[in-house]
Order: sequence, then C-alpha cells, then structure tokens
Amino acid sequence: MTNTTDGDLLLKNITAQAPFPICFADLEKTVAEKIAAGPFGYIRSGAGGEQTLHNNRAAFKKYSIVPRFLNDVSNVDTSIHLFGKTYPTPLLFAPVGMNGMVHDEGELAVVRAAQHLNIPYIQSTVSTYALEEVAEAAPTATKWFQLYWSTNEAIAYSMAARAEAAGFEAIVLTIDTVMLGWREEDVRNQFSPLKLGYAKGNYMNDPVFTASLPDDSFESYVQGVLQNVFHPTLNWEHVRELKRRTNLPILLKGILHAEDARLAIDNGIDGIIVSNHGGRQLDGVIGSLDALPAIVETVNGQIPIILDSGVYRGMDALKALALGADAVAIGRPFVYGLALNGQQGVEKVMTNLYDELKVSIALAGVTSVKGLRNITLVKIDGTEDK
Ligand SMILES: Cc1cc2nc3c(=O)[nH]c(=O)nc-3n(C[C@H](O)[C@H](O)[C@H](O)COP(=O)(O)O)c2cc1C
Ligand SMILES: CCCCCCC(=O)C(=O)O
Repeated sequence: MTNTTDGDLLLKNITAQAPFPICFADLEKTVAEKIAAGPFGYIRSGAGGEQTLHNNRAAFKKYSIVPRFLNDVSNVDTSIHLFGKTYPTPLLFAPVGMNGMVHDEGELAVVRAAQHLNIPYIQSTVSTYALEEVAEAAPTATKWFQLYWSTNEAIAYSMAARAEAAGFEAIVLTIDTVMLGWREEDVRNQFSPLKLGYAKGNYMNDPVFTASLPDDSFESYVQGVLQNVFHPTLNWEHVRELKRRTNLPILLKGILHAEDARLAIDNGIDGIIVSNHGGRQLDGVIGSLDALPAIVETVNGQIPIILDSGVYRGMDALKALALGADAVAIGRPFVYGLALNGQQGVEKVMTNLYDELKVSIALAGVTSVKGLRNITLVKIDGTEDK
C-alpha cells in the first residue's frame, strides 16, 4: 500500500478475469450463492428484528461531507499511530470467531493477510485455530487477543497469559456478550458453529480448560465452552483484576455510552472499541457511528478510539475518522473475502476499502487522517437505509 494517490485506483479492478465483488452488497450476494445457508445466515444476520444492523448502515448515511478544492492532494498520508506503532492504514481486523466455518485455513489465512498488509489483527477467543498457531503463521503481524471472560476465571487468565507469551500485543475484552444475543436466523437454520467444532482452537489447547472437562468427548468440549464463554456477572472489578494480571494494554470492545468510556479511562483502560457487535447482540441499540460523537467528546484524546459495526466502504471509514475515531475495524467484509478466496480474498477486500478511503480523502481536499477532523460534515437525520 503506497501513500501516493494514483490517478485511477479503480483501474486495477478492471481485469480480464471474472471481477472480484467490488462493494459490500456484491460481496454479500456472491457469498450467499457460494456457502450454505447456515454459516451465511450466522455471519450476515443481526439479533432480533435486525433494527441495529439497519441502524449501523443508516448512521453513515446521515452524514454528507462538504469538500474543499485547490489544495494539492497528490500525496495522501493515511498512516496512523496506535500504542507506539505506525500503520499504513487506519483499518483493523475486528475479532470474528470460528473462521473455519468459511475456509479451511480460517484465522491463519486472515492473519497472513494482516501481516502482508501491516493491518492489526484481533484474534477471537472462539477461533478455529489456537492463538499459538496464529502467532506462528504470521510472526511479524501485529496481533491482539480478544478475550471472552470465562465463568471459570482461571481460563480467562490462562488465555490472557498464553496470548502474552505468544507475542500478542494487547488484550481486547469484549463487554457486550455476557450472554448470546437473540439470533433468530440461526434458529431458522438450526445452525450452531460451536456444535460443528469451529471454536476448538483456543479452548482445546488451553490446559486449564481441558483439565476442567469430565472427559475428552466432543460433547464435553461443547458443554465446556457453553458453560464458560458467557459471563453475566462481568463487572468493573473483573476489568481491574485483568489489569493486575497482564502487562499488555487492555481495550474494551462494545462501548456505546459516553459514561462507560469515562469509567474505562478512570479504570486505567488503554483504548476502547465503539461497537454494537455488528448488530448481533442487543437489538434496538444505537448505531455505532451515532454513539461516536458523545464518546469522542468525553474521551477528549486521552485514549485511542476504534469504531466498528457497519464500516463497509472507504467513505464510511472517512466519516468515522472525521467524527473523531482514531481507526476503524472491519468485520463481515473480510469474512466474505475469506469465504470467496482465502488470504487473497481477505487482502482484496481490505485493499479495496483502503483504496476507496484514500481516493475519498484526496477528493475531500485533505491530505492526512488527522486532517479529516477539520472537514465540514453535514448531518441529515431521518434517512432511509437504501
Ligand atoms: C461471524 C461473526 C463472528 C463474530 N465473532 C466475534 C467474536 O468472537 N468476538 C467479538 O468480540 N466480536 C465478534 N464479532 C463482532 C465483530 O468483532 C465486530 O464487532 C462486528 O462484526 C462489526 O460489525 P461489521 O460486521 O458490520 O463490520 C463477530 C462478528 C461476526 C460477523
Ligand atoms: C461459541 C459461542 C458463540 C460465541 C459468539 C461469537 C460472536 O461473538 C458472534 O457470533 O458474534
């Protein structure tokens, strides 16, 4: 990824071969035709009546930018700095569980793409491959570990310690999944990726987890994960205890309220991810972009803010950055890329997002990510998600 703005970034997508889907809608449609209804529904759907899934997209459409011109944009600097490192793009991979559902190489293919593109990768607790295997597949990638707190706290500490030992550079504690959302599509499809074994990686390689099982049967693994993965009593004391137990920076994923952002800072948290889990947890929740401005105001630059949920094109990323996010994380789009063409598919999706972002920054009359904070954004409420 270069920082020079080419005249025509789209040209490289015009090839003699069958085109790779260029936008999110094309990607989703192509994947729907390729994979079975169960895994497709699991990935695509939102909780409940999918109001939040809708809100996420609608939030981006409420904003329009007013560009400036005659401001040499031949060099656009898209780099960002996070936790002492510089990255070429303001994009991250959101943690997405059970990648083996759509591709045999699962998380290994994604982390290799992350390494190749120098984009931070957040590995889910519920991965098909173990964090040690992921670390070995891409030793120089920036890797963060997403933690689902376990009812058996020794398992949570064990996973955090394994991540630190394997070279992961941060812990992302997901706080919005203390129990699973009401996911009707999975009931319709009678689909559970857990029951197909796709979450074995980190659990079956964890000595504390395996020692807690009554036997080594598949059913014991399924029951063991179910008993441990959700933790309804999760509270700020757990966060403080995790801080005492790890040397790594901790980010909280799932912040939507400015007051929780303030509490995160008060409790020594190093970064937050403004997210509603891609609309997969509590339905009826505010779109994550709608939640951003109040959080940005409260955080006031004290810790990095990453936003996810509904960032499906470069222009979405631009709007989030303009509203004060330091970076954005991508979920479903990269999973669809993985389903279509493994590591290459993931790279293609992320590169297209990046290219659209870069051309959009230049066409807005801006030459850096930080410069986006000064652009004119007009908010128009009441738009439809079309
Ligand atoms: C199939 C799937 C699995 C997910 N698994 C996890 C997970 O294991 N841990 C987590 O914190 N978030 C998980 N998420 C949520 C993502 O990290 C992210 O918040 C969400 O996908 C962002 O929305 P987007 O898909 O609209 O980009 C998952 C999302 C999807 C689509
Ligand atoms: C193994 C049980 C499902 C874990 C939840 C994974 C997730 O965060 C999501 O599907 O969303």
